[in-house]
Amino acid sequence: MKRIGVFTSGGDAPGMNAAIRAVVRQAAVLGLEVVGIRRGYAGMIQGEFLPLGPRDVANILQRGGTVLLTARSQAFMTEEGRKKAYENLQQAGIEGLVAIGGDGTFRGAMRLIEEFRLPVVGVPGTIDNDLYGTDYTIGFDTAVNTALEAIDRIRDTAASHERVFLIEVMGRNSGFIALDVGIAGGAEVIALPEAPVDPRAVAEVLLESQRRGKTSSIVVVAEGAYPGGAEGLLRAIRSHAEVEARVTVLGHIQRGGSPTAKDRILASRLGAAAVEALVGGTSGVMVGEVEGEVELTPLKDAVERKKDIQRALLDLARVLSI
Ligand SMILES: Nc1ncnc2c1ncn2[C@@H]1O[C@H](COP(=O)(O)OP(=O)(O)O)[C@@H](O)[C@H]1O
Ligand SMILES: O=P(O)(O)OC[C@H]1O[C@](O)(COP(=O)(O)O)[C@@H](O)[C@@H]1O
Ligand SMILES: [Mg+2]
Repeated sequence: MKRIGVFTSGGDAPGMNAAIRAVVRQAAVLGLEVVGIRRGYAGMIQGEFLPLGPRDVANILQRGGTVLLTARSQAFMTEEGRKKAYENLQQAGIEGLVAIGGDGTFRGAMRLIEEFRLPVVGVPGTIDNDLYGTDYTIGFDTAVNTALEAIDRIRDTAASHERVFLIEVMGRNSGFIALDVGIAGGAEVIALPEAPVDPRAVAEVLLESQRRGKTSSIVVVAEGAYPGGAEGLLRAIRSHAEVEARVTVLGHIQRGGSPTAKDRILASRLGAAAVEALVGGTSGVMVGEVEGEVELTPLKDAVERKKDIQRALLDLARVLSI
């Protein structure tokens, strides 16, 4: 293998740049050329390629977002789109790919492998942490810390006004962010897609907390935990009890910002490991970190197998919010 491509795709995540840098520099050490593909699969179809050498990835380690840009591509979902993408890759002499993204990105990668026998190795880049085969995905730690900082600020005003706040964090299908910020932020209630709450029970918890002398409460809601998110949940709670409450949707601030040390280290390690795997003749796997060690997991398992949340943490949150 002489030349490989690297791209980022799906939702951006802090640490993606650190992964790109690691791919480019590890490849250079191994004597490989790297081509950066802009805008994920969309750019693959459009032929948006640029050569990347070690100096081209200077000063990006600490930056959020992705310098290669990212996209969601409908065209790549079609056979015709993927054929065009493959032809462009062939023309550019790209013999293997490092795909940095989430479950959707890996489903696309599996298609390239099946349909064109093109080697691809995946790097888990998503704030959602919803991939099997790695304890953490790149971007998760930063997103959790960003959300936590916001929750601490909200706690100040909630306590001063003796109010309930429902805070919506990202995660349409996944509650990892909500669970971690809920524990670290001392939430009274945590609502996850994996463990939906009953609005009547939440109303009861809030009233009971008041009876025990609490003047403010925080309810952390993953966006996919209840129809209509935190707003929807508050409406439902209000049909059972009168509560003085406000809603804050943290939204895309959780996806931006400079990656934490943890995310930079994870991204650096996994970016380099992906190149080593690809050069070693491995394809169709995701590189992940499990209990401190780099592990390879088939892409199929990474997207299809479910990494469950630690349910014991939900019980802990209940105990500690007494
Ligand atoms: N089943 C699939 N077949 C082909 N391409 C796919 C498939 N699923 C997703 N993709 C491609 O991957 C892109 C990124 O997926 P998406 O789910 O948006 O983000 P993420 O990778 O962060 O989960 C999609 O826009 C699409 O182009
Ligand atoms: O930016 P968009 O298109 O509104 O998507 C929001 C979704 O993207 C995420 O931030 C990240 O998800 P992916 O990494 O799978 O793309 C989710 O938490 C959120 O539900
Ligand atoms: Mg996804």
